[in-house]
Amino acid sequence: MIKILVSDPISEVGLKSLLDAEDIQVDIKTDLNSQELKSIIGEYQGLLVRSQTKVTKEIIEAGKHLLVIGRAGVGVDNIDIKAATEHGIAVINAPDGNTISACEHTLAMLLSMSRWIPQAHNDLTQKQWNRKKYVGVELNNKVLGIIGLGRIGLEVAKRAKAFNMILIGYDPFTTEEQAQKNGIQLKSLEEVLRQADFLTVHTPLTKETKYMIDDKQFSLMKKGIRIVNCARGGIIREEALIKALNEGIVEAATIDVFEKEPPLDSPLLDHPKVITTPHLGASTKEAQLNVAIDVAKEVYHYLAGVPYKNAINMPSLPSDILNHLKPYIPLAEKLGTFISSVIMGGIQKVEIIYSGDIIEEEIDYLTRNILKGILRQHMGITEVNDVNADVMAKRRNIEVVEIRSNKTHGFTNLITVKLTTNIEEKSISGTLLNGYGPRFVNFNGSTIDVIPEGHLIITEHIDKPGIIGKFGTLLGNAGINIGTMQVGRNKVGGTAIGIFGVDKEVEDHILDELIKVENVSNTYYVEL
Ligand SMILES: NC(=O)C1=CN([C@@H]2O[C@H](COP(=O)(O)OP(=O)(O)OC[C@H]3O[C@@H](n4cnc5c(N)ncnc54)[C@H](O)[C@@H]3O)[C@@H](O)[C@H]2O)C=CC1
Ligand SMILES: O=C(O)C(=O)COP(=O)(O)O
Repeated sequence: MIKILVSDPISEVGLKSLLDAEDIQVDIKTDLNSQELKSIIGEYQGLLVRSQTKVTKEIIEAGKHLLVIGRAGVGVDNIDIKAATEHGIAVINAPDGNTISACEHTLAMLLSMSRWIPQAHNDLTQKQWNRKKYVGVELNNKVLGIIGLGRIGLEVAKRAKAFNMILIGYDPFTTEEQAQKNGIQLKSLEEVLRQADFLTVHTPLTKETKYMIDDKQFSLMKKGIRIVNCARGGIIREEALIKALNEGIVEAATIDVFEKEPPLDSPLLDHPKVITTPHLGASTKEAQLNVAIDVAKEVYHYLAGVPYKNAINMPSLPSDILNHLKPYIPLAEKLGTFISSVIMGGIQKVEIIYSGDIIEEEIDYLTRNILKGILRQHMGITEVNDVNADVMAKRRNIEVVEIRSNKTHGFTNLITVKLTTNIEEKSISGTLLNGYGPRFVNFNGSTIDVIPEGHLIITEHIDKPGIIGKFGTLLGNAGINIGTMQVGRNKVGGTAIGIFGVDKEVEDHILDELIKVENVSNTYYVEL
């Protein structure tokens, strides 16, 4: 009997397919604290959540029998995907079912904010008839800036058009043509910030989007801008928002999502110009039914070994082919992650050369994993999975070339990924050493031998005496221990690379210090 735990409130009608399945037992326990969850999760093969349950590494490690985590909704920032992947647990979401509800909530927030409706209502409940205090503004002819033109952003655009708003947007992963088709002028982030009368954000929370609206961005905005966040807390830095409200840059803000939830000690809750809701974007009967049906179906399919489509982190191939390919999959994704982390510019072409015994395999599937690694660096993990990675690359006009070659360079199998951007071209090669796992063996023509895991600092520098020593001193002073080190060069005194495996996360300011060392041209940090 398969046991599934539902730890957040999810529509039971929507879960019917799981509840009715004879071989599945579903336990619904929606008031567990993290300790209680940790103590019982070991009994379950499946866990179904919304945004409330924090599925941390600790919970995942305690889930000794977990096979799948289902997220009845879009955002998976409450789930430690890396830990789930390491433990072979599929994370599956339901990204389509709550789009309209989140979009309508955004519109509700926009309208409430433009006319101060909650504030006026509150005054009236106190028997105060304040007609002069609450003079609003029209949406008509105002510029709406939309950051993130995905499912929700585009639905918001459609409805805002009906209010005769002028639509501008920023999304580095969409095309001008696609934006125009939806009546949106695609602009740079800075242009959107400078021109918007109203601003709404609809991106996932990723390394790139965390605090993408901070003090500097507020300083670019038109005085009197009105702001909505129904996406994720942390895209807008709350402290900076409060400051901008107090300085009069921001006239009003409506916030559904918070950096910490519940945000009971947040000053946003008491600010007279802020309207808040407790993460209600997806809280409609329709959305909850939709996401529950979708996630139940997907999780059931996953457990039954039949095809499913919304896996965030796991392959969806028949098990016999999958077993064959399994050892190559982490290598493929890591090659993609690595190369896209150490290159500058917009990606134009990905060339993948397979050689050795690997050419007999379903390389198309490995290509998708390489593309997934590349694209996830830019688009966030909810957007790209191994099922859709090639479609996403095509959509972004990235040319993908697969080559089967008989040049093995002495390895039994070898995968080389060459990435071309509008600025430069770089390559990385990796192999699977029988019994020893993946290795990176060549970077930009220099031979290396790197175990692709953990925290890696990569440097590009001139091959001169003393540079490596300076790196060591700088890292040592920052309390960062170097565990492994590889240096390579094209010729004596020529261009050289360094790959340092370090024992902890490296902050940006350390990379800034390293690049100041004489004869160093670039530094990068990758977590694999
Ligand atoms: N408040 C709530 O209850 C709900 C919140 N959400 C949240 O709304 C957000 C959007 O959801 P969807 O539209 O379904 O996702 P989506 O994946 O369809 O769209 C996200 C868009 O953001 C873009 N993007 C990624 N990085 C970016 C960057 N650095 N700058 C600008 N754009 C970037 C992507 O290209 C994509 O077009 C997610 O954070 C999701 O978790 C979703 C549903 C309900
Ligand atoms: O789907 C999402 O990303 C949401 O934010 C909805 O969250 P919820 O399921 O209402 O906790």
